[in-house]
Amino acid sequence: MSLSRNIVVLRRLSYKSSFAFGTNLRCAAASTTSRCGCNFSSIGSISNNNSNNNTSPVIRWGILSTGRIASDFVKAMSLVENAKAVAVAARSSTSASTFASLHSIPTHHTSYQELISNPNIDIIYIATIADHHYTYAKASILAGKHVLIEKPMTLSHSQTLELITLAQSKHVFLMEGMWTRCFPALHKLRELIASNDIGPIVYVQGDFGYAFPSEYSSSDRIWFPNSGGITYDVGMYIAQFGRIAFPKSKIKDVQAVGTMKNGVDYTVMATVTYDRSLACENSNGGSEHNADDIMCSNESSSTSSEEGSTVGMLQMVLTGASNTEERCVLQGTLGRIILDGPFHVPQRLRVVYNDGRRRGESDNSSSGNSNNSNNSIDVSGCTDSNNNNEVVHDFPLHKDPYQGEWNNPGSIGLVYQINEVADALRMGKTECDSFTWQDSLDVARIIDKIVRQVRGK
Ligand SMILES: NC(=O)C1=CN([C@@H]2O[C@H](COP(=O)(O)OP(=O)(O)OC[C@H]3O[C@@H](n4cnc5c(N)ncnc54)[C@H](OP(=O)(O)O)[C@@H]3O)[C@@H](O)[C@H]2O)C=CC1
Ligand SMILES: O=C1OC[C@@H](O)[C@H](O)[C@H]1O
Repeated sequence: MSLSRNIVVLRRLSYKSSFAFGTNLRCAAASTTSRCGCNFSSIGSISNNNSNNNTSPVIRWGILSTGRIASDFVKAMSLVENAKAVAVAARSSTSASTFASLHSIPTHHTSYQELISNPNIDIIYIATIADHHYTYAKASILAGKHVLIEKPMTLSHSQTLELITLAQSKHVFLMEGMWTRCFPALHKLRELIASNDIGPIVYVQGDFGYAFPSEYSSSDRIWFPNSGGITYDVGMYIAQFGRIAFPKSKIKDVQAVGTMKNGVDYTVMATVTYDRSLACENSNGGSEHNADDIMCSNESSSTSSEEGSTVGMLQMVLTGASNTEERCVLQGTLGRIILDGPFHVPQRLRVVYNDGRRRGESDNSSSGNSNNSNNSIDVSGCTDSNNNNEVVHDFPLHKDPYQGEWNNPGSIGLVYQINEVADALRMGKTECDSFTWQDSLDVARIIDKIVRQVRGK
């Protein structure tokens, strides 16, 4: 089957038909095939186990580790057409075999390296604690495997840059698991910003807090000295909005303050300043990434009033002390877009216009079907009777056969990411359009600065 034929078939078969996600197909396909701009260098071929029966090739996944998110990930994968977990590895044979039988995975390995060397795998999903992301991603890339790494990609900008450079030289796909970016609501957000719907963005403000366990446990990754703490856990979910709001800008400055608990950062307030007068040439799938690609200056700088229109600001509040609303606001000169909580599993965008120009107007440009509660397409246009300046875009999550069984609420949304990775691989891309290498580098730069400032190292 030719590659172009495969892509057409893929558009029709985004999800397993048994769940009858009729209208989802359109949304998933649209959101994954129309946002190119990625690196089209050719990559290793994907297995085509079904070349004779008119379906897309199966993407063969290797699952590296058996923790909580790995379990959610393979459950979500079970709902995706033509993606299959074919092998899993854990540090112990009991964990590997238990996970394999629980999720009907045919092969299990008792070392990560054995999985990486398995020739029957196309892509490795690295879901260990973040301390080991760099090591096993590097080994996987060197073995010629495509790689999806859970967030954070690594624990430093320099390690992230190293992996990206290596993936580029080996022509393999590499992505950080910023799954939020693959949700239909986030595609709509980017569409609204690109069309200047609310004018140039002035600032982004978001909070992400959830109560860490009250008792310290040395085996809970949240307290691990190197990779624990609130910033490495959820800081990227807000930081990633920077390149959505200010896509061609460079980070000018990062200022953070915070408190510590049990040796890790606990409550953090950070402000990122973007210089919007400097276009970042490498901003989308660029071929060159270097050490000072993002920050135009390492110096802290105050912002004078003359800079008002060329500066963008991103403000984030993170805490492990309490559950917060987890809301994000992008304020433009003509209005604002609000992502209601929990924004890392985005299902609703509210657009509030300053001048009422959309009063009562229904914006169904994404052709929603408001009668289908199982879909994830835009059922927008329901204006709030108390606020006629507001347009609501709803993207309900799919009907969920695993309701209540997820380790992390909302993990059903991993299907969007799994589908986008599959699309990228089949199209021969080395980056995912929705979260590019430059996106990861930008986020890593911000996280580096926050962690250093708050932890004082
Ligand atoms: N996308 C998302 O929504 C989420 C992403 N994450 C990310 O996924 C990653 C894993 O998180 P999560 O699944 O919650 O973590 P868990 O603690 O549940 O699992 C971590 C896994 O890491 C492996 N590991 C390797 N070395 C060690 C070690 N020295 N100590 C402990 N574990 C080790 C273990 O694999 P084994 O024993 O099986 O070999 C373990 O199963 C993190 O990077 C996190 O940020 C987490 C939650 C949600
Ligand atoms: O990625 C994540 O999202 C949800 C959080 O609760 C979790 O701790 C984090 O790792």
